[in-house]
Formats: sequence, structure tokens, C-alpha cells
Amino acid sequence: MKSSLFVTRPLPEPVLEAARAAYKVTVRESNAPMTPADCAEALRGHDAILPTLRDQFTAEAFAGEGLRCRLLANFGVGYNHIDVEAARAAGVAVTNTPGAVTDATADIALTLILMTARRAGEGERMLRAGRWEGWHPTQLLGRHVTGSRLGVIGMGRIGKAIAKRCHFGFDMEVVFYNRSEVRDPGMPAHQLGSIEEVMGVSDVVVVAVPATPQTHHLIDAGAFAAMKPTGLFINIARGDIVDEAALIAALQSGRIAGAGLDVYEFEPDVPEALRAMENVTLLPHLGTAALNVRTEMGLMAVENLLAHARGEELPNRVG
Ligand SMILES: NC(=O)c1ccc[n+]([C@@H]2O[C@H](COP(=O)([O-])OP(=O)(O)OC[C@H]3O[C@@H](n4cnc5c(N)ncnc54)[C@H](O)[C@@H]3O)[C@@H](O)[C@H]2O)c1
Ligand SMILES: O=C(O)[C@H](O)CO
Repeated sequence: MKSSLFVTRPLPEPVLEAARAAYKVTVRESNAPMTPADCAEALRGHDAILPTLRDQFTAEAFAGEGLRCRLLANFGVGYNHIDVEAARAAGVAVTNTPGAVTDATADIALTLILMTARRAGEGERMLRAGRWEGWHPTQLLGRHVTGSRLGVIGMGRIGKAIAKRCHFGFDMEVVFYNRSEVRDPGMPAHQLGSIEEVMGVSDVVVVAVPATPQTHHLIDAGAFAAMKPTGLFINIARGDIVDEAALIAALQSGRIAGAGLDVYEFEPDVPEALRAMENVTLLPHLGTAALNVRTEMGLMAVENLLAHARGEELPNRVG
């Protein structure tokens, strides 16, 4: 008899089809995040689960008797919604989908950089509102990205893919901060000793670290104070890495020139203060939102599920 797999959101059909090779698949027909109580029930009702971000696999969900699930094959590289320690203690393995998300997320970072620097959102809003009166030499003057300096906080897969695009595509000099030494950043780039140093010398700063207890509010008021007043701040990683109130204060006071955000501290709540500022580009967590990318992410999660069903080593184990 096939093992039981619970998929917490509707996913592209090829992903479900691939999972059916080894599992009896139940798909939850809702896009609302799973509460800890929903997660606790799923952990007791199924042999494996394919969850995604915002599903709250907290310590509370793993606590107590009767756990049947042995694998959480997460859909996505970021797994900060799963208490990996609690999962491990309960005998539940956790996997993720590194690599499948890298290029698409780097592309969204470039979208944010260019839109923010060149005031594209502001221009589009003006045009759609019927306020455009035609080209003139001093209209909507933005910042020229080509040849400026990029600072990356977190030079992993996505950080490197962003830096590569900026260096080879836009002739940008690259500096970065990473907690460990990065020997091969993939292009000429200087690793600096602190976040403040990187933020202080960069024209554009991009955050690409994972959300962990160590990175909560890693970017705070002190980090924003180090930035150039002409600097642009971009976050494609996770919202709670940034002290959002400090970001708002830095933007409102003119301490920094603009921001481009794909993620928010209390997602999907986006503060009115951010929505009111023309110099801020706001995207709804679009990093991997392309059908082939979401399919690839799903198939990578399924590879882990199939390996688990065959009793093999899990290719993308994180816990
Ligand atoms: N917006 C989106 O849709 C989207 C899509 C994909 C990934 N993400 C986020 O991007 C994150 C990064 O993904 P990745 O594949 O590049 O991960 P990765 O593990 O390849 O890279 C993370 C880098 O950050 C560094 N790092 C970790 N903790 C640090 C710290 N405390 N200080 C400094 N550096 C630190 C690591 O050494 C590593 O080089 C994911 O964890 C996820 O949360 C967002
Ligand atoms: O962590 C990830 O992979 C993304 O945020 C999902 O798109």
C-alpha cells in the first residue's frame, strides 16, 4: 500500500503526478497558511507532508504523542516556518529546494533595483492616473545604476546570482558581507568585515541571508544609519531580517533614498507608511513566481519524497 502524502497547497499538476508514483496524495484545497493546530493534525494523519512558507510547523505542532509523519519536504529554499530542532527531536526529517529558486529570485532583485533607481513604479502610477503631460528634460530623474557599487549581505546562491547580474550586466563593483569566508564569489568582489562597512560604501544594498534566530533584525537602525543618503535598500530574503520600523524611519527622514521590497516583516501586512512612499517599490513576494520555476521547486521536493519512500539518503536534507 502507498504511503500517505499531504500537500498543503494546490500545486502544478506535474508535481502532484510525480508524487503519485510513490504516494497516495491528498491536496489541501486552500491557499491560507496552516495554523500550528492544522500542522499538528497533518503530522498525525500522514506519512509525509509537502508544506510551504507560512505553514506554522512550530514546536507546539510537533509536541505530544501519535506523530505519523517522517518527512517535511518543503516547497521553497527558506524553511524558517519550520522549527527544525523540534522536528528533529520528533524524528521528522526536513528538506528544501535550493538552486531551483536562485535565478528567478535574483531576477526579482534586479527588477526591484531598476524599478527603484529609475522611479519606474512612480512613473507608471503617474501615467495610469492620466497625469503624464509628455517628456521633458527634468521629469522623474532617477539614479543611474550602471557603474555604481552593489553591496550584498549574504553571499550565498542568490546573493552570488544577483552580484553576477549586476557585475557582468551593469558593470557594477561588488562588495559583500557574509558570516563565513566566501572564497569564490564568481566575479571580482571584495568581502568586507561588517554589515555597516558594506552598507556605508554601497549605492545599492541587497539582503540575501536566510531568516534564522541569528538574522532576526540583522538590519537595524544602526545599519541604516551607516548608509549613504543616496543609497537604495533592497530585500528579497525574508521580512523579519529587517527591522521594518527602522527602515520606515530611515526612509521618512531621508536617511536613505529609497527601497525595493519583495518580503515584509508581518507579511502579508504591509504598513501604510511604506505604501504611502513614492520612493519605495513594493512587490508581493514574487521571487519565484513563474510556472516553470514553481514546477521545478515542486519536482525537487518530490525527489526528496521519492528518495524517502525508497529508503535512500535525502538529497536536500536540512534537518
Ligand atoms: N523572495 C523570494 O521569493 C525568495 C525566494 C528564494 C529565497 N528567498 C530567501 O533567500 C534566502 C537565501 O537563499 P539562498 O539559496 O541564497 O541561501 P544560501 O544558503 O545559499 O545563502 C545564504 C548566505 O547567507 C550567509 N549567512 C547565513 N547567516 C548569516 C549571517 N548571520 N550573517 C551573514 N551571512 C549569513 C550564508 O553563509 C550564505 O552564504 C532563503 O533562505 C530565503 O529565505 C526568498
Ligand atoms: O524560500 C523560498 O524559496 C521562497 O520564498 C518561496 O518562493
